[in-house]
Amino acid sequence: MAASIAGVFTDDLKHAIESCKILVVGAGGIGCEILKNLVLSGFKDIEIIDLDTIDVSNLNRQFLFQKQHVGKSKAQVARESALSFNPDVNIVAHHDSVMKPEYSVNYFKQFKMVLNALDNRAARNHVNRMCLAADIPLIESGTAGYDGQVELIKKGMTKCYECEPKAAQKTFPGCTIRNTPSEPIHCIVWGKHLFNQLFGEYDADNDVSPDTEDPEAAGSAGESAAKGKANEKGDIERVTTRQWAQQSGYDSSKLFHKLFHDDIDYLLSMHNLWEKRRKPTPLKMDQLPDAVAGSSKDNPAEGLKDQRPWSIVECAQIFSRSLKELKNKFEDLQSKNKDDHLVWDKDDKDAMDFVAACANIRAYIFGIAQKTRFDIKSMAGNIIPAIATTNAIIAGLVVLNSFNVLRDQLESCHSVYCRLKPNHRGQLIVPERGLNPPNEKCYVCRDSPQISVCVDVNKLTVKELEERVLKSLLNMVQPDAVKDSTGDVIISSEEGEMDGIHHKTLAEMGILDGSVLSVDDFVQTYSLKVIVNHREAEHNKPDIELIGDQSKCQPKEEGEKTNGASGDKAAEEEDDLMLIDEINETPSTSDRKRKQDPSEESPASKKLRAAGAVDHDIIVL
Ligand SMILES: Nc1ncnc2c1ncn2[C@@H]1O[C@H](COP(=O)(O)OP(=O)(O)OP(=O)(O)O)[C@@H](O)[C@H]1O
Ligand SMILES: [Zn+2]
Repeated sequence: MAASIAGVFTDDLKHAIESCKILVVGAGGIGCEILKNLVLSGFKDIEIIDLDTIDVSNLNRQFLFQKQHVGKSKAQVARESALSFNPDVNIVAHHDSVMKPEYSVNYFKQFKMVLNALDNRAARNHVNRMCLAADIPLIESGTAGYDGQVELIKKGMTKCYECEPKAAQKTFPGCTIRNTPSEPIHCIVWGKHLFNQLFGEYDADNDVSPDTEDPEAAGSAGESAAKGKANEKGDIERVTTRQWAQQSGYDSSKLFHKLFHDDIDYLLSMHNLWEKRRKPTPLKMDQLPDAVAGSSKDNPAEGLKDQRPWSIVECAQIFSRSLKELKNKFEDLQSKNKDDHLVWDKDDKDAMDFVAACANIRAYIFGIAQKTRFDIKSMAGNIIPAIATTNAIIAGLVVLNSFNVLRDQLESCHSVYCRLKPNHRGQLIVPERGLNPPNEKCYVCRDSPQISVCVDVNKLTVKELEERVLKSLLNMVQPDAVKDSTGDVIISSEEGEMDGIHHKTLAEMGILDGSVLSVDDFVQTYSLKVIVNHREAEHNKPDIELIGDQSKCQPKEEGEKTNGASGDKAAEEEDDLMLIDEINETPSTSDRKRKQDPSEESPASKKLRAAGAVDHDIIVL
């Protein structure tokens, strides 16, 4: 079936549709719908990019995918399925992350516009910055259950994705998770932390054993830490939970006894904690209750397998079985690379079973309501169930807005919100009255001067960039440079901080053709975007050349400096929907620049944070 748009659109629009090149980022719930709409609307030149492969859980709403496609690249399969609607289209599919350096500003510049169909903030921030730097329109979209939103982002005309700070993810104090849980979510977070302690990336902040420094328990704890044991000299030897588990061969009975009996006993010894709270009950593996709250054992609750409550006996069995499977997977990984580890994934059966079983056993111990595996999955994965209809409505609105862009009627691209309940005018789909102008203080899109620098990225070192380009040619005194797409600090004005990378070439630092650097000189109140253009070194050409209006590259007058409205702090959080009412959580420009307090985040952790962006946990302790 080949679609025909003859007679549907005006000739001008038909021509614009047929001659433009367009990029779709993300081939998930919204992306599949957008791609289908594009090919049926007559677009002829499309690129689509998605880093993921198809999971069985995608099939209920991502209609370009079928059972036989599970495990294959989303972008590739989306392309093949869309071509079956209209074979007369050039679709290039990339099975890749849009955040890779090869998708540079120059790559973005080839498109008339970009349509985002992403599910996380890091990637959205990245595409936002790329489209601003390339000065092309971006249609941003997101859904969360019945809610959805579409908005146009165009440099100098509208708010950018980062003009308004985003809400921080909910966090819980460590002592609530480790000592005094009172809600199911506290036990679920504990279960996820336990998974990471045993099999994941080690994070000292995600300890699961009793917190002896809990101020509420001050003075009431016993002498020895639960996981410490006295050596011959009588000192307490502390071992990590992973070491402990490894030393005991991941024996499920021993681990159960430690986690759900001994640690709980230890918590009971912190008397102050239980003066006004219900005391937890330590459990022994051979004396577990076999009843399920609210249903008889012979007549288990109706419903899907995932929605059937588990008894504590069942939880213990699932704990043992999943522990064994995870241990095998973990040891297998480590035999190939001892630094490798498991990554918690709600769609991994054993990882999900483990967390659900642990969370429910802990909930039982603390007298907290237990949850089904289904509920725990949505809480642990921070999932609001996706609704195919909302995705379809939003994708339709995205493509309608793309027509406005093609007609050069950007002012008609009003943001649109899709809601569960009608507003006072009876509308479920609510357009805004006009465009939202940019936030003048936005660190990302405010009009900082921009200059291109032609260099050989394989030859120029970071030190040369600092000395010869920023200081010598651009008259900076103490520059800080951050790579826009990732937030990685490349040059720091703080002495000694980046010494290790001075000798590295730009390419080694992931700065390739089209990379954008945000450069700030705190001493002079002087900010600049530097776009790197790669040019192979040649004998008869200078090895560094600036292109652009250098007269605009000047320090600001006193008092002119603006504070950033945005930063990278929340970059890795999952963010299906762009929330409107959000709290100011992100640091100001000057916060990002000078870090006097040693407890503040180091560039290294900033780098990790920006580079990670994969695990969309609910909780950050
Ligand atoms: N950096 C990135 N580069 C390319 N694609 C990305 C990037 N980050 C996320 N995506 C893709 O964006 C899509 C978002 O789609 P969607 O929100 O439907 O998520 P999903 O992963 O398919 O579903 P769910 O998260 O509910 O299991 C996903 O296919 C995801 O792989
Ligand atoms: Zn902005």
